Amino acid sequence: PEKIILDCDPGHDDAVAMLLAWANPQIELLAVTTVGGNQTLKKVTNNALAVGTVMKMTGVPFAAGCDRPLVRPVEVAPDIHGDTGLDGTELPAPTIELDSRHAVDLIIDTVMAHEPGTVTLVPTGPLTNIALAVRKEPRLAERVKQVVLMGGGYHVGNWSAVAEFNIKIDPEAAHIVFNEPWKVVMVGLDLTHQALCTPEAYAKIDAVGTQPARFVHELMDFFRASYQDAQGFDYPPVHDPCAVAYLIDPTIVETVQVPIDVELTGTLTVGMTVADFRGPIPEDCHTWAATRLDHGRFWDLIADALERVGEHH
Ligand SMILES: Nc1ccc([C@@H]2N[C@H](CO)[C@@H](O)[C@H]2O)cc1
Ligand SMILES: [Ca+2]
Repeated sequence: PEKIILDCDPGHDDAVAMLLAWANPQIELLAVTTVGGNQTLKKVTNNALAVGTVMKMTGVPFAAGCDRPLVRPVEVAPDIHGDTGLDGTELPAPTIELDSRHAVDLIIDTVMAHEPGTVTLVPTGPLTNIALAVRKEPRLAERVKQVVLMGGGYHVGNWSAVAEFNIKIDPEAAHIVFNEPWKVVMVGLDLTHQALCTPEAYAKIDAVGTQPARFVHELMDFFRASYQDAQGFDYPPVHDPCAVAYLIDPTIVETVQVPIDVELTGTLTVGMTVADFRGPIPEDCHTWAATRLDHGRFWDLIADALERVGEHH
């Protein structure tokens, strides 16, 4: 199985990414770390612990990380995720205790404790923790197997005309992550806007018929209303689990190799992930972009994960 660290900012779609990473047998979830993003660090951390409780995520260390971007001010997304960052459902009091370490140290310790080239980083929020980890321990750049991140996009933005939230909140961190020599797979909006929670998807979730399935249904209902009001989508794109789905089965999330870099200075374009499709692909190109999603098989994975979690006791 793929050994991963999930760095997240739950967030409705982050919660589904946690479920998929925990329950799918192809994935060994080594750690969950949190970063300020969709909501403040305190809120997203409590949300992560609550989701871990619902999904009975035992034996996995959780650590909180950076509460603000490297350079720019904090900016959260209450229009989409609500005031708590996970509005729309009852959250249980967490029964999981936070690890005493900072997320950056848990990431470094976990990667350095495993064989080189065996641990994959899966960031689904702003890249602040990942950037600081590779600055504090530069050996991560050659020791990490790959970075598979939800963020960016090559023709789509959602926090500006051309920039995606996770990148735009901390573009300096993203610039660091995209420019280290490790393999980066960008699962951006071009891909994740295909991962709509349609009536077919709802039907697969509802067929599981358990309390965790109802929990996900409620999350999707809130996420859907937010996306209708804030972005005019009929159904919400469930971004973050697409990064995990790529690791489970790369035929569900297809990718192309393409040079990508992050704009830091443009008045209209700061935070844009610029993909250069002009070709030919340079020899040293270490970046890939996700292009096509198999919608049916993606939602089968989510339903399968819910089946494996079973009933919440
Ligand atoms: N409008 C909006 C803002 C932020 C997000 C979060 N950021 C990424 C998508 O931009 C996902 O990780 C999701 O959690 C989703 C929608
Ligand atoms: Ca997220």
